Amino acid sequence: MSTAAIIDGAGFAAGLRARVAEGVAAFRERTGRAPGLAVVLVGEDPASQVYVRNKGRATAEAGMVSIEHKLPAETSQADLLALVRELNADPSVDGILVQLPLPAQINENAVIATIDPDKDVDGFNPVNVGRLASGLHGFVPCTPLGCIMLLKDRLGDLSGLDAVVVGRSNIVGKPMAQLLLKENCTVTIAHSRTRDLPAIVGRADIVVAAVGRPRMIRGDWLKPGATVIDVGINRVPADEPGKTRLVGDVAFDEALPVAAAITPVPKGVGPMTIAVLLRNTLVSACRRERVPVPEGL
Ligand SMILES: Nc1nc2c(c(=O)[nH]1)N[C@@H](CN(C=O)c1ccc(C(=O)N[C@@H](CCC(=O)O)C(=O)O)cc1)CN2
Ligand SMILES: [Mg+2]
Repeated sequence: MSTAAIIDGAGFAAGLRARVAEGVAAFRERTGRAPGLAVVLVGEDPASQVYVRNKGRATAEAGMVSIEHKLPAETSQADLLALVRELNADPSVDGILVQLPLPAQINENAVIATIDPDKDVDGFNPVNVGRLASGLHGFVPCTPLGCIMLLKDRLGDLSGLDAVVVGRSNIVGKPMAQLLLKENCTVTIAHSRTRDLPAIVGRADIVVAAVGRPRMIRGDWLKPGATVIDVGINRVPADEPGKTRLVGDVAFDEALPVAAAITPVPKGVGPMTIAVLLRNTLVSACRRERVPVPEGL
């Protein structure tokens, strides 16, 4: 029985981070300054605290300036919008990221819409959403862009392949579908109301799972030889009492004998998110200073 190749997202991300660091060194040489990334965290969500810490560390390791703003959970929307406007106006800031989710009193859409589209390294601002849909230059959300990089590295040309994206979030599902379309895939977006999901998934050469439900996509749904990108990060009880472990949206063990290749969870798609964030920040700095974006990013 054949077994799927494991797509090494962590390894690919490390390579991308090294290329970004080289690009940053060249940028500093040319402009006399380092690219700056401002990260805003509101509240004390433990997972968000870890992600923000990791982003700050990775930014500094790439030779860029990390500017962290940590605001209390009860911060008002007006105060957060005022900070975003300050960062928009600050010439040393090339990228702005507001960590999601935000506390309930803050309207996420209002915050995202206030970020200068040309500093929106998350690619969530509606201007960048429109640019992606129209095939214009802009910023593309980090997780789906990371998925496309892994797919192209694995499969080369994606033209004509059947791709199914399970999940329709603004952060992953919708931009993922746009990116696959740009690569000339035939794209289906499936979601919680989709009828006969196993049959839809079963015709896909590429399956991107981004539903946030542990092991929802079963091995026997997959077309033999499919390439599976698992974006899910679900914490579930481990065998050992009191312990937890991470699983994806795909039943990994069941997929192994069917798929040609699959991303693991952890160390698959996850590490790509931060690597692409660094890449987008360097791209932003280059565009703002009107210097060429390094090749191979
Ligand atoms: N403003 C944003 N908010 C959020 C984003 C985002 O891209 N922009 N994405 C997620 C969280 N996220 C980064 O912010 C993120 C999630 C997961 C990982 C990652 O490396 N995961 C590891 C496992 C981590 C663990 O042990 O828990 C993996 O999959 O290997 C990085 C970044 C929501 N918010
Ligand atoms: Mg909210």
